[in-house]
Amino acid sequence: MGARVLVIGKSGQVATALLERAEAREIPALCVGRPEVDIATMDTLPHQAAAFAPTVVVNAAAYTAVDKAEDEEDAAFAVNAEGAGRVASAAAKLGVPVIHISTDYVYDGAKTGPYVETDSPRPLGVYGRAKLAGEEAVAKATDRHVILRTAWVFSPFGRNFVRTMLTLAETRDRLKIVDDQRGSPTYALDLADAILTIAERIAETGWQQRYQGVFHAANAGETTWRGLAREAFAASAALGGPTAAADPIPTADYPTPAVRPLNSRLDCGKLKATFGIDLPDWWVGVRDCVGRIVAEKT
Ligand SMILES: NC(=O)C1=CN([C@@H]2O[C@H](COP(=O)(O)OP(=O)(O)OC[C@H]3O[C@@H](n4cnc5c(N)ncnc54)[C@H](OP(=O)(O)O)[C@@H]3O)[C@@H](O)[C@H]2O)C=CC1
Ligand SMILES: Cc1cn([C@H]2C[C@H](O)[C@@H](COP(=O)(O)OP(=O)(O)O[C@H]3O[C@@H](C)C(=O)[C@@H](O)[C@H]3O)O2)c(=O)[nH]c1=O
Repeated sequence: MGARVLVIGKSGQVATALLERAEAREIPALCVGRPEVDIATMDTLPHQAAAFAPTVVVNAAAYTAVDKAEDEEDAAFAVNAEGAGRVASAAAKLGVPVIHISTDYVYDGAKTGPYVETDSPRPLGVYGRAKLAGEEAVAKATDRHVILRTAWVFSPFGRNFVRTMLTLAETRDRLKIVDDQRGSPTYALDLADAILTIAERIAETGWQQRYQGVFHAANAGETTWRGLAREAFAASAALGGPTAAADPIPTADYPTPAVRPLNSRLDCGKLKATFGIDLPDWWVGVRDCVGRIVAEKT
């Protein structure tokens, strides 16, 4: 039997990317989300979701406003912790596994090298704490869970750092960008492909014990926020789109309500070993993403 993917989280970057890639790969996919399905309050998924007969549920819904979460702890936990648990329980009731998306912000950034899944999480802010609680709620709700920790997601859709940079460059010649936080930028379309490949694998082989647990899923390579901005500006300039100089600053010169990890690079070896998935280099995704954004603007 082929994969049939039920996506929770309608207009978000990852949900939008999943629908686009599922259509391209001819994998049946159905997306549900607000206002019909609010994971902070729902008891069960709507009849439409069960009628679709999914082989897997992907939870791409989350409270993602990292700074705002510092003032809205209850709201962040209602979605990212309890909501994640509700989605996993709903998947279990449908008798299918759940693929849940989590974050690099579960780590404190104190490690010198890239993080592996066995490293201890220690989130620095409310968003990361809520996401970590969500991972725990998912694991408690069903054994049949794949938790994908991804990072620094960008896409042509919604709110993300690359789009913010290109928008700011329309009115500014120079921007100050932090250059001492290192991470693994991830193109939502590449992440979507990885998720769909996992869904197909589960459909082909049936659920296997080794699929259970936490996996890192990010594009290959690493950079800083400034490095990401510079790549986006270079790609945009080459296409005649908005561009700006990116001046390096330390985190201390860009104070934010939430503390972010200085290092959240993710080693994705376990994903490769278990599912045979290797995400491409992050800058390849930046070029595709910027191409699409510039084409939209012109
Ligand atoms: N963005 C990033 O850089 C990263 C994201 N992640 C994780 O990846 C996943 C996808 O993130 P991304 O697509 O970027 O996020 P977005 O912010 O683009 O989208 C989040 C989606 O969640 C939906 N949502 C929020 N609250 C609820 C709710 N109570 N009930 C139902 N839906 C809700 C939003 O709906 P609405 O449109 O109605 O607001 C929106 O569609 C999340 O789990 C996130 O934590 C991990 C690492 C990095
Ligand atoms: C706009 C801007 C930001 N920055 C810095 C602030 C911050 O340290 C860094 C990133 O800022 P943002 O607020 O755009 O990104 P942020 O919301 O922290 O992104 C995070 O989102 C959540 C959902 C995740 O799970 C993480 O993986 C990560 O992608 O860039 C600058 O230095 N200059 C600027 O002009």
